[in-house]
Amino acid sequence: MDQLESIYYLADSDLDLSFTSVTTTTTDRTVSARSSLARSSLTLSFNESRLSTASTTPSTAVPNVHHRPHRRHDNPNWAAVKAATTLSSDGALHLRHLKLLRLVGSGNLGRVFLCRLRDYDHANFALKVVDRDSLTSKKLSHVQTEAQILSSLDHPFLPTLYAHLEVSHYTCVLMDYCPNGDLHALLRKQPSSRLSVQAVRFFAAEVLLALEYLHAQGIVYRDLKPENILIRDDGHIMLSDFDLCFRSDISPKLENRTRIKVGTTRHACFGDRQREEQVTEFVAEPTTAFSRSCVGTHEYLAPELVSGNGHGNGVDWWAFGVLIYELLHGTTPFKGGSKESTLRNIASTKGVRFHVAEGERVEPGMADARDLIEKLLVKDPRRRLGCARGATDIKRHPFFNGIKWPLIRTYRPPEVRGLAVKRSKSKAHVSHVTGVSSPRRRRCFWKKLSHLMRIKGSKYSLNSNYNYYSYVNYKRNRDCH
Ligand SMILES: Nc1ncnc2c1ncn2[C@@H]1O[C@H](COP(=O)(O)OP(=O)(O)OP(=O)(O)O)[C@@H](O)[C@H]1O
Repeated sequence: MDQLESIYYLADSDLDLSFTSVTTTTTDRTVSARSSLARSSLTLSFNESRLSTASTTPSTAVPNVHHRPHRRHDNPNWAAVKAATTLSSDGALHLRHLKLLRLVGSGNLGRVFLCRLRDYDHANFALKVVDRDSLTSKKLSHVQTEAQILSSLDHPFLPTLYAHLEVSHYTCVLMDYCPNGDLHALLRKQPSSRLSVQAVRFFAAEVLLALEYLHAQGIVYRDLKPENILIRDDGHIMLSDFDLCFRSDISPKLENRTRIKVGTTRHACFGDRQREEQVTEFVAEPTTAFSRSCVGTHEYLAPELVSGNGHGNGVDWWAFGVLIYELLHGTTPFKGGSKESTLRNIASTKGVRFHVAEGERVEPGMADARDLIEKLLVKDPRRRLGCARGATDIKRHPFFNGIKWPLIRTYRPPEVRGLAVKRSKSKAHVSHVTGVSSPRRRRCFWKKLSHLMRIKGSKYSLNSNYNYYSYVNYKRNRDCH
């Protein structure tokens, strides 16, 4: 039986989840098992107090549909799940309700399938299936960590968990499906594997909000890299893979800050006046988080992780700097010829360097991007941007100037080679940088308006030439009468 056949065979047999015939070395175009270029995560030890380790022995189906959180009125997937469970005899979602369509990827822990609900097949889902029997106890604890973290998330840039099923020796989680693959694959489709500053600003801003949310819950992510940033059908991101996270206590604070606003009022003699205003900011950063495990991906490891002396929230802000660097330059800043030399480069860093070729045109915004990277890739976590007050400080960096953070969900994603964006009919998309409509949208607007005006009466035309001719016509007509 060939690979695709075996998937369809699976799709038709509800409870048969024996994937033995599905190989991971497939060459099938539709399966996005991580390319050899993608970097695997590393785990050396786990001696911190991890999330609770409930037993994973249930051999019967334990269907568990999460009614809260993640319930959003505008999420059609929830409506489909609700419809399926309403008709279910026990009011729960079971594997028999799902139709597996194809394998979309496989990782360290399990395989991910594109699937739909049998009777409501307008909504796509991703089903991650983990065969617990094939995992070591360490990997099993990762599966539990991921399931627990997933069940506590409720954010547009993080996965929504629709159901968690324990069937025989399989753990299955049903979540959002991202048809646009991951940022690593997208990056490889770009010329020189680089994205424009505008595109990097958009993706980095969304990742920043996802990390801010995780940190506000005391979750340190520890595996930030383009491979773990999936792209939804609307071009917005979804951070995935929570098996290396660790959780700590947080004490959220409201802090007052004086913000100086320039040019808000104009003074007759002194020109623009500076106005001071008090702003209250919410800061929820797990500054006391502490772990000794060396986990993550080599090129993204922070120096304190490499040294093994213990680390906290700062590892995510370091990795955030590496991410912005890689998206802009197509490679990571400390990459060496081997994993060992990469680790040596990180441990001995005296600051990040940018290689600028002679005569290279520097894109607008690049200087701000480099300044932000330098502030994030600071070896001492106490001096690293973000470590004390989290995303609140990073959002204020000039690289993110102009971003209206609460509106980012409605921003139109950047035009990037290989990114197919499904436009939402109901949502008004605004430009992802300035928050205003794009020139193309503006042109459409004026064209429509102009057309409308032409219908209503020629003398009101918006086009200057047209105005002249309308006036002439109008005069001619009048003179005839
Ligand atoms: N929601 C999703 N939508 C689309 N594709 C997905 C989704 N989740 C995962 N994938 C794909 O499936 C692959 C494996 O998923 P995932 O990384 O979650 O598995 P894993 O076993 O936890 O991997 P890892 O080795 O990173 O721990 C990924 O490469 C990704 O491209």
